[in-house]
Amino acid sequence: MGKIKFDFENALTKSHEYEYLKPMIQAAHQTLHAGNGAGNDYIGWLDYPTSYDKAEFERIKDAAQRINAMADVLIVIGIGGSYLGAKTVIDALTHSFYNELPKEKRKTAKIYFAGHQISGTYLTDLLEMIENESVCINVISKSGTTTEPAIAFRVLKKALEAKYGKEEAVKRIFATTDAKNGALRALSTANGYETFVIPANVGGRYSVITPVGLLPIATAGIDIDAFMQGAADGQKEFSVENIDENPCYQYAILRNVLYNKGKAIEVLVNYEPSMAFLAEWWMQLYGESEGKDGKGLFPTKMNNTTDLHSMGQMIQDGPRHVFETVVRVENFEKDVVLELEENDLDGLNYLAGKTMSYVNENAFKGTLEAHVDGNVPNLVVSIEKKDAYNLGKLMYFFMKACGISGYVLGVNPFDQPGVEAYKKNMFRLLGKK
Ligand SMILES: O=P(O)(O)OC[C@H]1O[C@](O)(CO)[C@@H](O)[C@@H]1O
Repeated sequence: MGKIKFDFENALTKSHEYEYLKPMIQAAHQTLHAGNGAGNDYIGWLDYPTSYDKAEFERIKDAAQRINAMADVLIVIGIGGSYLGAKTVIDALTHSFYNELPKEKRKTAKIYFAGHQISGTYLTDLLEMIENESVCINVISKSGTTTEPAIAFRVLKKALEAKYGKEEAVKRIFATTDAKNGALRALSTANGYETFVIPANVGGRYSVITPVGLLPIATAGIDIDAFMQGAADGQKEFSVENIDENPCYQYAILRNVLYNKGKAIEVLVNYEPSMAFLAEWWMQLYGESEGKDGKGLFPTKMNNTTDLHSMGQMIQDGPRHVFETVVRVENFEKDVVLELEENDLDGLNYLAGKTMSYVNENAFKGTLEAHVDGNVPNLVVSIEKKDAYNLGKLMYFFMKACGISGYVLGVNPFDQPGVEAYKKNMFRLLGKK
């Protein structure tokens, strides 16, 4: 199964700084669990891993099977929390070249994403890609009114209807939206689409554990029982009030200690390409939750060792307003052993017999040491291995820490009023009534 480990030995803080913030974390815990804090009508995610609708969960598995029987491609339409979590888990747990694999090896449908931007080029190319494919759509929008997915759905629905006829297209469209409200709910009722519910009390960035994440993840052949079990164990483990036994609360403390000491930027660092998208999901989670009232750590990412060759210089020697949180995977199922070569012209024989994970692990250790020497605090979050269980737990870890951290910061971690500003201007410019 596996516990999440949190190591803050290299946080470059003093123990009293950690101790001084403990009462605030305890207060945030009480507030979140009592449900009497800011944004308390959006904390449905907190016990969702155990309280979720079991019948709907079975229907998700059944729908995933039907999609895979009907289609070679599932197009997931959504933006922000309505796609980032699903893509994170699918990228992390499927083959690195999943969509390119031949069907016999892949077994489950290719997953393409749409509606996460407003590019006519992307949508034209996607339409070309699916010309000769059998297709299903999972359109996901909590509000049902978000422009990006609404445009993509209008275009792709028309393409599906042209290909299969209206009646057959209905069977191939699955909508995930609010139980009662919004244009997508109305459209689904009018057209007879099968629907799944995003609970009203769960915001987009906390929704990966709901049908929003679960249907695409299950369609990609990933074990959603294990994923939910990981989240459920996280729900229990990260509710432990003794902070010294709760890695999630320790992470929430440390990022606040560092913020209070003048750090402005938190970099989520990753050493495994299939885990790169976790940072995109994490950036929305923390960016939308904490970036308000002129406050909040600016969340960004580095995917190493790739980015050590672009941003490494900046981290090592640039302004000291940064700290890093490394997400570390301890064990890998797949690996490559480097072999001995007779002439050793590339000078790599010193690594003969070693695995690439071993080299990568030492790149991580060497980088951590260098950055800490350069005065960049480093926090490390480790999972035992990359599987559905550990991903469910890790994502719950970050969600819980975010709610707690936001309360300690003194913001409402569950709203995102600032996102409306660009929308208002765009609608005015577009002449929307
Ligand atoms: O699921 P919806 O309602 O389309 O929203 C998508 C995303 O847009 C936002 O509301 C921001 O506009 C995010 O919080 C959300 O995850």
